[in-house]
Amino acid sequence: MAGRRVVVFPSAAELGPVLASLVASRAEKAISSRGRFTLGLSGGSLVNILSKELPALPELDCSKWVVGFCDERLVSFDDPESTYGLYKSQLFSKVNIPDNAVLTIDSSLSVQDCAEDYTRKLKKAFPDDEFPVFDLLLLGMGPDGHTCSLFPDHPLLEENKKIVAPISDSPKPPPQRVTMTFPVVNAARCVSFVSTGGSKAQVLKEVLEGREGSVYPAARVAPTKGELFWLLDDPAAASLSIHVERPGSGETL
Ligand SMILES: O=C(O)[C@H](O)[C@@H](O)[C@H](O)[C@H](O)COP(=O)(O)O
Repeated sequence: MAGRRVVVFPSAAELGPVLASLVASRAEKAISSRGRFTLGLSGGSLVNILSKELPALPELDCSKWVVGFCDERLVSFDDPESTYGLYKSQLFSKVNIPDNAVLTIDSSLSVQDCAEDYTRKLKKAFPDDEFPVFDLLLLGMGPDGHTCSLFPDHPLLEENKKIVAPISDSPKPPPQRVTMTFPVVNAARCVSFVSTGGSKAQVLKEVLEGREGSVYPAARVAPTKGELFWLLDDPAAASLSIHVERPGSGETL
């Protein structure tokens, strides 16, 4: 791992623009070295932050982006629970990401078939990689320490062969989902968590300061060769005693 950076902002409002500039800088780097930028998105508060901040960036060009989902709920795209549906109406409609560059699930399939279909889509998009190597994965963490749809004590935490796995007993509704597995998450060139709000403070202390072998799925995110960021606000970071960075305004990561 290239080293973990825990970066704390006074509030989510200050975090947003820095997250957007992180996306833009990793996109520029990826496009200049490999001709495209591969980004994995998660749901939760990231949808609103990215939908507000990315279109506000001057000269944002998404024409060479390929976007996938770290996890997705198996519901139709017009269901308010659909992560793709939310991004489509709030973000993709405002930027120039080509429609065919967004890798969506086929929500008409059974959860097993949906995971296999999404695996095929990722393999096609990353033909040279045993596990797809995304330039950037953006993750959230639930109050139970889950990330993607990888939940505490779930057998999927040990999945090391599949790229995408089905889950039909998600403790957080809706129960049927597909999720990237840890080998994909930890193969990424850069992973950034975004976690805000006081309800995350205790679990963040366990995840970031706890012993190795933590039961929290988020603690298992450790890119083998890539960068790892934890972008937090003050309420979420309130219980931490480790060293954290506090960037000045206009500073980039
Ligand atoms: O699929 C889901 O149920 C959500 O996407 C969920 O996994 C979310 O990412 C985390 O709970 C973090 O949520 P916040 O970003 O709102 O803290």
